[in-house]
Amino acid sequence: MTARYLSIEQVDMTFSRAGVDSQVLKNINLNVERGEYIAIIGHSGCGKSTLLNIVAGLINATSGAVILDGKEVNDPGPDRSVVFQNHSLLPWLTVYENVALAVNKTFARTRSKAERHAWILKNLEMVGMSAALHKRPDEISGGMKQRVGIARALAMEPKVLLLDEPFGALDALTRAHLQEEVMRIQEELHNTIIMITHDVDEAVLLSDRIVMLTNGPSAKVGEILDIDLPRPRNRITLADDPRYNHYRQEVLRFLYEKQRKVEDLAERRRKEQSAAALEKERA
Ligand SMILES: Nc1ncnc2c1ncn2[C@@H]1O[C@H](COP(=O)(O)OP(=O)(O)OP(=O)(O)O)[C@@H](O)[C@H]1O
Repeated sequence: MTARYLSIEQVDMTFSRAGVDSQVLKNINLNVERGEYIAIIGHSGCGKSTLLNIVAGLINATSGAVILDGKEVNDPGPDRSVVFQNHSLLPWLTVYENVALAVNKTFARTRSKAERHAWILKNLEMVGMSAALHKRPDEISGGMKQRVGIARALAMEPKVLLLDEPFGALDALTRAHLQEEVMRIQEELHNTIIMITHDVDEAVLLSDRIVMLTNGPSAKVGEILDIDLPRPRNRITLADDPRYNHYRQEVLRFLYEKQRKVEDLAERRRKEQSAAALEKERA
């Protein structure tokens, strides 16, 4: 039986603006095992970030629940760290100080000063940032900033790491390097990760399962694809692996055939309804 480390149960999300309700998510159910790497993919605006923000506790679902390790999530907490597409480092602090801020807050009572110092260095070393400890964010590249963001998130030892398009703003080469880093770190630490991405290759390369959301409004989990590829994974070898290409095709088919068809059908229905209404008016 699958362990339910994190469960998203019947989550609905409706936003109200100027008295108008719009349902973004409808009846989202997902169980995530400890140590699993989940990618969430779906067309722009379908509600991926909304779902991640609910898991992070940054917003509360209209109905349903998120249970993490037996506790209901209602607000943000150190057991969930988030890395966003654009780094959220404090510009006046150095690389070291940015990580220290989180570590000192999280472990103020449980670890000595020396232990915290060693822990900050270890996490920055893990992402290859040991040489830039005293630089400020405006003195390092975009990829380096994301590395620091990842180090800061990991240093909090979260139960689940939430990545909202963490490599989305990076060039292809830096992106590939960071994907490798995350794979290596996950191999070592067995973190539970939920990552939003628009990149089909990234989803297949990194994850154990890909959760595909249908188009909004009222997005649902359309399909879940198990990625049964051995680890460690190598992007060059996988390029010729028929299973890798099969998984890619499955996701592409979902996004560009199945979801497109739903869109077309909805559009056709809308047109038919307005034509019928016009007809009725004329009669
Ligand atoms: N706080 C809010 N108030 C009202 N509407 C919101 C709010 N947050 C998100 N939305 C709406 O919810 C829908 C889903 O947004 P969300 O950012 O979750 O989508 P997404 O799939 O992450 O998009 P993208 O891939 O483009 O980042 C959008 O229509 C958005 O306008």
